[in-house]
Amino acid sequence: MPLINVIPGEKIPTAPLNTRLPIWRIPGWLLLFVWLARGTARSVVLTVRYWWITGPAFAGAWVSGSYGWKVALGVALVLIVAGCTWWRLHPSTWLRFGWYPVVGRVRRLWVYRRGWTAAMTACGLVGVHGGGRWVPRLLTVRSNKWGDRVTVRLLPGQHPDDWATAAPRLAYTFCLREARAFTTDRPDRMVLHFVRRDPLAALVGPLPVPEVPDFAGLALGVREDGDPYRLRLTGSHVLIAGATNSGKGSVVWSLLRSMAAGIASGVVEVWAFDPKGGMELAAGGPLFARFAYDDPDSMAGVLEEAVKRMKSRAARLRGLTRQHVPTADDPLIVIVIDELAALTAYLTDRKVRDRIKESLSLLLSQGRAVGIRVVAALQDPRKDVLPFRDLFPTRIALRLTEPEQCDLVLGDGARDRGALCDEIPETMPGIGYVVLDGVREPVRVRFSYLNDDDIAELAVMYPRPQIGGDR
Ligand SMILES: Nc1ncnc2c1ncn2[C@@H]1O[C@H](COP(=O)(O)OP(=O)(O)OP(=O)(O)O)[C@@H](O)[C@H]1O
Repeated sequence: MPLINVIPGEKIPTAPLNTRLPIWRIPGWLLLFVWLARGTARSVVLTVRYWWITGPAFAGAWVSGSYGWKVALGVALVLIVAGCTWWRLHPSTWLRFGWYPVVGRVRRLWVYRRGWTAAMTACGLVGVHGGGRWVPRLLTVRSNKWGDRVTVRLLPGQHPDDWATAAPRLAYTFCLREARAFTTDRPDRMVLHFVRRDPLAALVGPLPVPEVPDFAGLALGVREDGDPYRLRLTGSHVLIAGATNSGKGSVVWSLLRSMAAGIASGVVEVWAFDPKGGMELAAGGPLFARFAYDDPDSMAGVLEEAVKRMKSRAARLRGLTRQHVPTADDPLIVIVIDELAALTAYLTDRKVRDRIKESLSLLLSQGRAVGIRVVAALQDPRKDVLPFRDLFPTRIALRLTEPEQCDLVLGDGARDRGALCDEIPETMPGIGYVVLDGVREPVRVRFSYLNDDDIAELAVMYPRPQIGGDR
């Protein structure tokens, strides 16, 4: 094993048989000995590496040899019946600890390991060093209902972007339609998510309403790996960008639903602005402490009221705490704006527009510490439409019309890292990309969908408390 110039990969043999003439004459018995030693070592390595095949095979052979084939068959049947019972009684643990580990191992061997060198070569992920060619090492394959997570070790000189670019081609190489590359907490490893079945293909219905909303993780939908998507509202404003009919409404309603118990208990106060005449949000009227939808002048007035409240709260909390904690007496104020550009860009009355812009800038820049959050939806994310886009720490990009808009919403390079918002089909509303804390690559998400009946039910079951007034 070399101690210098170590390449953490597998060397591709130059030829299956070495046909060069040897410089020294090697006696036949020595050659035979070397081949035998190599063969034995390789067999031991393979036996240990594929213990999940060799173990049961040896055990079966031993039982059959010692007690006869009928006993071996009986033991196999008992094991099968035990597996089926486990599956029937507790399917989730059976799938997690019994079935998917086997699927992962079989797919590692049969799908990925078999075609690995060819796939790496064809997709340009092979490294060259000292006249030899090296392929990245395939470490583990973990499978679940939706796909495979393949962990690989990077070769020297490789960058995560190389894998992000190659991922779509790798997917087709392994006979799948979609793959995305994600960095891990170790800089020398990447995880490739190969999608076998899209968990986002089916509509996600309304999610359960938590009794106490967890502002650090409000469940709004499902992620591409099948886990729930949780939005962190603590200390963050949220921007939702998407073309018309992309499902911006479903993000807003999913968020309202996840906070509904807080609205009913008075811990959350929602101020809703619907500049499109109240069409989108009117059904949730009983949930809102303020609902402005008619003329821009009154909306500017309500925003100024929010600024006043923010300033008085800041004066009250100054020196006492650095972060507001919502209570029924001092609630979290969530300002929901459907179509932000209607307030900031498309308004013809310049005076009102300037008042609105000023209030919004103040709320966005100073509201987070004192428990005021802005959640705004936007159709056109171009720079001139939204001057204060950078004041929204959390951004959600649904279907967008142009590739450049993905970077405008999620940040530079987001599209190269996999946020293909412009490729989301129109037939899949409610799907978008988000950037999760500590994850470099944007993650695909489908938000839950509330139909008109669900919204009406929500408004009836979780109305805001009737006591109140400015606090
Ligand atoms: N999460 C979702 N899952 C499935 N279907 C959805 C989802 N969200 C929205 N839809 C469908 O897409 C349609 C448009 O959704 P929505 O009104 O929320 O889009 P929008 O982006 O707010 O549009 P606009 O900008 O015109 O207001 C809805 O009528 C609904 O049929």
